[in-house]
Amino acid sequence: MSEILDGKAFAAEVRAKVAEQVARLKDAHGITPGLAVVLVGDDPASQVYVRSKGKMTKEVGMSSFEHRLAEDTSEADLLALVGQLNEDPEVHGILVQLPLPAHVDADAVINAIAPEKDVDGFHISNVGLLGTGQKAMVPCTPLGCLMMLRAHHGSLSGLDAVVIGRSNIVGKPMASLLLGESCTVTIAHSRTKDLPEVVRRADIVVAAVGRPQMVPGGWIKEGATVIDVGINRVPGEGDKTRLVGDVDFASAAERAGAITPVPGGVGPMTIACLLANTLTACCRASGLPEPEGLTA
Ligand SMILES: Nc1nc(=O)c2c([nH]1)NC[C@@H]1CN(c3ccc(C(=O)N[C@@H](CCC(=O)O)C(=O)O)cc3)C=[N+]21
Repeated sequence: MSEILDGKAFAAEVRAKVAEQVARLKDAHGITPGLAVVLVGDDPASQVYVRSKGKMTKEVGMSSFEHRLAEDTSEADLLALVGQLNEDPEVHGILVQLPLPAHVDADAVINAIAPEKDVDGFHISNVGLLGTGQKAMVPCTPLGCLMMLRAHHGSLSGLDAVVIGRSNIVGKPMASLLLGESCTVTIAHSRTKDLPEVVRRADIVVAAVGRPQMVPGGWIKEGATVIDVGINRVPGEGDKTRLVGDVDFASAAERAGAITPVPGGVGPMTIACLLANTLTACCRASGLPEPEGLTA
């Protein structure tokens, strides 16, 4: 049986570290880090999620600014709001909740965010900085995965890592980070030939495709570390639903050396890293040293 990598507990530790440094910033410099979250439309899942981000932001002692806009908000109005947040000295981090409605060009909105306030790490400048190994804002989900991998392995140097999924939000930045740790990195996707064989070689498997339980335990090398990024809602008992990952947890846990559960794995780490990035952005904006252990 494998070790369960408890993302919920790990995320609580990260948030405690963030809270400690936020308190120190206030005491020593009179600075309060601030995070602005922009939500367009009234998708119930996004509402719940944005509310929980706001709650955790306040819990670590940061200022939380929420902007809820109507579904039919124009791209021009959204760009104007982003421009205003870019100029606001109390706002150190800006997150525009994705997906945006179809009539808005999401890339245009994201690239309008000041790169140093882009706590999602989605701006092309941050993508370029990460890709070239320079100091960037690193996307929250891959950063959370990296923190768990480092905590479990220490050095990742020379390990074979397979990232399943090539999204800009998880797969590609995850691959950049693993390469930065000197892993041998393979990015697999829907057109990959013989995915089971590719996964069987891996010391580290990061599954980020959004297909419920698509990775069976039989593909996992004995002792490998499995990071499951998928959060898929599927029918459960009766008329209930339940959350499952991209990995079949029960069978994978029999072979893996360590594995993240869903829920309670990568998800909570994503939010903790959003707070860590906001703290980092605030320190950089204020010319103060970066928080230790909370960046890539
Ligand atoms: N600009 C932007 N940045 C994001 O980071 C972003 C986004 N847009 N849009 C939506 C997705 C989704 N996302 C999640 C983060 C944590 C959990 C999480 O904590 N999940 C819990 C379970 C929550 C539940 O019970 O439903 C867990 O895995 O344990 C889920 C989903 C961030 N997103």
